[in-house]
Amino acid sequence: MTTDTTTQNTPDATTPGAPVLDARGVTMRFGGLTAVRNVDLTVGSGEIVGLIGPNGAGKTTFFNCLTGLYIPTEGEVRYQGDILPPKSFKVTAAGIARTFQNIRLFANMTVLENVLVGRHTRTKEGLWSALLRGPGFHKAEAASRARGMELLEFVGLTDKADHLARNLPYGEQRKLEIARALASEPGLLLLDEPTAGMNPQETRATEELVFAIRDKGIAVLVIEHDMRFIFNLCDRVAVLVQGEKLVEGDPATVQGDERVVAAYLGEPFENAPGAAEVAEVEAAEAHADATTDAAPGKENDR
Ligand SMILES: Nc1ncnc2c1ncn2[C@@H]1O[C@H](COP(=O)(O)OP(=O)(O)OP(=O)(O)O)[C@@H](O)[C@H]1O
Repeated sequence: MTTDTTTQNTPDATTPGAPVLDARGVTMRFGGLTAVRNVDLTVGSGEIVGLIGPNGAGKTTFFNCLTGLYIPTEGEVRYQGDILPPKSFKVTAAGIARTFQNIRLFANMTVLENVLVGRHTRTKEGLWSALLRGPGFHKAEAASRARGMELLEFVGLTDKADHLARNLPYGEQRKLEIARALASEPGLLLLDEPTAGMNPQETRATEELVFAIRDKGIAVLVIEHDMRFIFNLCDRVAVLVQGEKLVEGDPATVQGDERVVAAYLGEPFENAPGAAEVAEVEAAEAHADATTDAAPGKENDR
């Protein structure tokens, strides 16, 4: 994969629908195992896109390829037209933030301190300023704390700012992870199973939170196993099966696609028919039905 940060003549990423994320031909191999194979995916500005698929389908691996944790074996990923740098902190600085499937908070730091950690890519005060604690440092620190409190208010954790992260209930820890990700002021937020382990009320609140994030102009790509959550939330859904993108479309199209149901029930992907083959089989069946119906003496067979 190319790792230079080069600028392409792409549409203005602030235009509604302009690609914020453009992943092309992403393949990730671990030795003999191809976890992600030739996946294309775009996320437009103002969009919420869902990534679903059975366990082991390659969703998290694909996320890791988007965030610099893995360098794809093949393919390239562009954020606002620029090829992503190969280090996760540079990807965050470029404008992509993420949460993790397994919550990764600093358990013994306060809620506010966790958010402030998320701001480090956006603070310009250097080491000397921090050590000398000059006026520039204090000003920057006050601004960071103010922004941190704003984000806690946004996710509904204002009154927990001074609590230790480890003392928060599970649902609030997930909210804090989102606040920390937002602290890097991203243009694209990647959420890996944000409702895992939540009760229905918490899931509903998370749905509202993701809409509010989108309304702030941040594009969202979300992995989730909760189908109701995904189909309520997303403008577009892509389905990964055995590392390959099987189907992509609006929620109604994806929900109604028999291949998606089959994939979740465990039918092997290699044998899954393509759309053209399905159409051909359906046409042949319709023709056979018409012929049978027309045959004398067959009316009462069904
Ligand atoms: N670092 C790694 N080394 C080797 N194999 C890996 C590595 N990471 C993932 N895999 C394998 O790649 C495949 C895809 O895993 P991945 O975690 O991306 O799937 P997933 O769709 O996120 O699954 P889940 O929904 O269960 O989280 C699996 O077979 C997994 O065992």
